[in-house]
Amino acid sequence: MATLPVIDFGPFLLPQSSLEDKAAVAAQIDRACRESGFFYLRGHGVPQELLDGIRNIARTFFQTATAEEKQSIALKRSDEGGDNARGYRKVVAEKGSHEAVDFYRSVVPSTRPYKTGMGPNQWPKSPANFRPVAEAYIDRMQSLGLSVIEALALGLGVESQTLLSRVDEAFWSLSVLGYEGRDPQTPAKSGIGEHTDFGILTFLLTDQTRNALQVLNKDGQWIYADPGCFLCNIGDMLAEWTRGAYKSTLHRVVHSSATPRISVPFFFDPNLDAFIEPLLPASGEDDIEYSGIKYRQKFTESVEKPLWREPLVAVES
Ligand SMILES: O=C(O)CCC(=O)C(=O)O
Ligand SMILES: [Fe+2]
Repeated sequence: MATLPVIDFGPFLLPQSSLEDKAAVAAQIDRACRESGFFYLRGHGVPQELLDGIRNIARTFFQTATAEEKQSIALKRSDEGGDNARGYRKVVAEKGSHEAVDFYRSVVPSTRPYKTGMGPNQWPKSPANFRPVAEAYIDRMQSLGLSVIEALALGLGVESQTLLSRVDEAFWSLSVLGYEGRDPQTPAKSGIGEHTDFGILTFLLTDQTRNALQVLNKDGQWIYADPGCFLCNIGDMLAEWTRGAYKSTLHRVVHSSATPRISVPFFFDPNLDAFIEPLLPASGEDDIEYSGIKYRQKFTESVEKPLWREPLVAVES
C-alpha cells in the first residue's frame, strides 16, 4: 500500500538554515502537493503541550458537554438570527455522522443580521480552559501556516509576497470534531462523507484512533491515513492557485471502532477579500476551470451549500 510522504519542516524554520536547506524542504512539499495532495509534517515546532492541550479540551468537551450546553452554543442559520457557520452542530448523514464546534477568525464589525460566517464565535464554557487553549493553539497555527506558505512560494518559484499578501489576514477556521464509537443498534455510520477542503491548507491533528481517515490515491483506492504528527492536505484554493497542479484530494472518515474519536482540523485559508487566481502559466486547453474566485464567495457557497455537512439536525434539549 502506498503511504503518504513525511516531511521534516525543521530546517525551513531554523534561522541559521541556508537558502539551499530551505529550498530542499520546499521541493519535498512541492512534490507531495503534486503527487498526493496529502503529507505528514513533522519538525513543525508546535509545542507538545499545545498539541496535548487542544486534544484534551476536544475530548473533554465531547465526553462531558450536556445537551443544554451544546444547545447554548448551537450554530444558527441566518433565518434564526445566526450566521450559518459558527458554533456547535450535529450532523446525521447516511455517509457519516459526527458532531463539531466550528470557530473562525473574528470579523469586525460583527453586527446583526449576520452574513454567513460573520457572527461571533460561540465558545464552550466547559472545560473552563477551552477558549484560552484554543486561542493559544490558533495563534501558533497561524504562524505555522504563514511559514508553510513561504515554503510553498519557494517551491512554486513565485515571490513569497504574492502569496503572503493574500493570507496575511487569513480567514482561518478551527473545527473540533467528535465521532461516536460504533453502536450496533444505530444504522448511521460515524464519519464524514467524501469531500475536498475548500481553503488553502488543512493541518489535521487527531487522537490515536487508526483506520478512520481515508484518502483517495492516484489509483482510485481509498487508503488509510493513520495518526502521526500533522497531516496536511491541500484545499481547493491552492489547487486554484496552481491551476490544478497541486491536488485538493478527496478524503472521508469511516469510523468503525467501538471507542469515540476526536480530531481537530485547522484550516489555513485566504483573506476573506483575497481574489485567488492561477499563479502558474496555462499549459493548454484545460483553462476555464481555473478562472479565479473571490475567497468570500467560495467560503459562503461552501458553508451555505455543504455537501457533507447536510443535514444539520436540531440539537435535542
Ligand atoms: O476527522 C478527520 O480526520 C478529517 C476531518 C475533515 O476532513 C474535515 O473536517 O474537513
Ligand atoms: Fe476535510
